[in-house]
Amino acid sequence: MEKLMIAGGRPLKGTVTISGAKNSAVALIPAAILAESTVTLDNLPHLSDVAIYTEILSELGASIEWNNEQMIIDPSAMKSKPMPNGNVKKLRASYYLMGAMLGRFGEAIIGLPGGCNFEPRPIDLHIKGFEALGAEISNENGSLHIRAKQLRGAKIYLDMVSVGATINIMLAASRAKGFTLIENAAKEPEIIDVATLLNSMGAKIKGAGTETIRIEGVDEMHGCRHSIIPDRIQAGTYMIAAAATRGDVTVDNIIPKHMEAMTAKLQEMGVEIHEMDESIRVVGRALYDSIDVKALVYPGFATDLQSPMTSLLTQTTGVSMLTDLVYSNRFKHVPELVRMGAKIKVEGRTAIIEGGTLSAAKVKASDLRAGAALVIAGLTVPSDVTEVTGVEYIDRGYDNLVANLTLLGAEVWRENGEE
Ligand SMILES: CC(=O)N[C@H]1[C@@H](OP(=O)(O)OP(=O)(O)OC[C@H]2O[C@@H](n3ccc(=O)[nH]c3=O)[C@H](O)[C@@H]2O)O[C@H](CO)[C@@H](O)[C@@H]1O
Ligand SMILES: C=C(OP(=O)(O)O)C(=O)O
Repeated sequence: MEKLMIAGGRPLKGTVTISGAKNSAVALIPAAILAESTVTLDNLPHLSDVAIYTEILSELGASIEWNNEQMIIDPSAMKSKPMPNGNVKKLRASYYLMGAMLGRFGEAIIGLPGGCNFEPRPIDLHIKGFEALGAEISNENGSLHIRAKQLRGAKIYLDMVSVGATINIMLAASRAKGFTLIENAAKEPEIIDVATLLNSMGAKIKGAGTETIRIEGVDEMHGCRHSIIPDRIQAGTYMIAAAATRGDVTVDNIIPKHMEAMTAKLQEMGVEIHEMDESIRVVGRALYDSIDVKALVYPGFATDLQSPMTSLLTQTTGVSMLTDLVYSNRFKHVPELVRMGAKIKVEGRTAIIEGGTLSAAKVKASDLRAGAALVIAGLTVPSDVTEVTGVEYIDRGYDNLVANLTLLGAEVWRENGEE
């Protein structure tokens, strides 16, 4: 069982370069299934989710070359094959196989997705979307059988704003006959990234990034080359870590516009922010004001940064309220932070966080962003070592975390511990 060891108390200083976005990569890789020829993805992050997706596509017959930040996917020899278990259960975003396989082969037989299950995460909106496009769906022995002789464009209103459902419907509808309208679509930058790739592959998608997306189905899609957008969640995590350690960090290779909700909240606390074209410099200070934060769909404050933000809010001089309006119970990091001395109560969807100091402890990451929160908490604790287990979750979403933090002056290392 691997552990992350953190001897904190050092202000982070220097520049960190952000990799491509996980939540784009895990949609762009399966999107390549829809092409008849080679898709090249640049700026690909090195993450376990990406490695697992690569294995899944290989199992389905794709040929894949992955060198550094570039992946070349040749999907031409792919075949439809049932995927009830195995790798599809290891990541949440395996649900994108449904839309992509349905679009290319008219069927997908696939187990329900795995990944970070901090609370029940239904996929009913994905299913409703496929049904609206004419698919027939049954659940047989825990696998979804999704089939359509001919997908047909449809008008689809999403009852909730869902990133996954929006992308999954875009994937399938790109190859449907006729016109699809998605209303109440998610507006996250990753949606635009996927639409950009699909359009380069020959799809006809308009309106991605707004709440109304229009898709004219096409009969054929082809290969292309595409560069993945920067990971705004990794970027936000380093911004928070810089502030929490009272450091001075330039977060580079990002799109500052994607970080607006984050920068606004940091400024409200008293963190100094300097925005450049492709980077943001974060300068911490000794005392921070308490603030209230609501995690919302984009362009609101990202729920994926809610857990890391909880750790920063333990560093203020007052009481902060952090409410998650996307997930009702994404607070598995809280008992672990309490173990480190944090004064946090959860009431409904809100964590009430009283500022104070933290102390080192042995803590467990139970999901990806809970892990990031615990690492940040550990970085604030001087003169003792915090041990974080559950490293496999952190590896889902942070490219080169130990190397990056070390470069910024942190004392962080991996250790193999007892089971
Ligand atoms: C791979 C990926 O991109 N993951 C991101 C994606 O997850 P994911 O796409 O799974 O999240 P959604 O945007 O779909 O979820 C938003 C909310 O809608 C609910 N819901 C969603 C679908 C559905 O069919 N039924 C339903 O009730 C969810 O339980 C949640 O409360 O967006 C989330 C919200 O920004 C992020 O936390 C995840 O990092
Ligand atoms: C919840 C997350 O990812 P996923 O949807 O892939 O589990 C995340 O990135 O914080």
